[in-house]
Amino acid sequence: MDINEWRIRIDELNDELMSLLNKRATYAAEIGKIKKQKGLPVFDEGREQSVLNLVAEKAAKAGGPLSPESFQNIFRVIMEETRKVEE
Ligand SMILES: C=C(O[C@@H]1C=C(C(=O)O)C=C[C@H]1O)C(=O)O
Repeated sequence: MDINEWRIRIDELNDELMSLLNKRATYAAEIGKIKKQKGLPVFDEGREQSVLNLVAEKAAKAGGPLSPESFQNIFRVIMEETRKVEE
């Protein structure tokens, strides 16, 4: 395959990733409503740490090419942006 064909595949995956991230954010928005009702803060450090631990564990098992650290970096940003949806 040439570069353009690979890029078309990447664009398709980007669409899927965006759709999944929006779905994830929709669930987080529901969690945000419950937190508001209960007077809980949006940011839950313990939960975020456990997401990061789980992600690293699964990434290590998957064996790459993205490293556990890379996945943790990606999920840190995802969670930071997700919190904005909950505000
Ligand atoms: C979605 C939640 O709210 C925040 C966002 C999280 C996430 O995107 O996974 C995790 C913890 C919270 O800081 C949650 O509490 O589960």
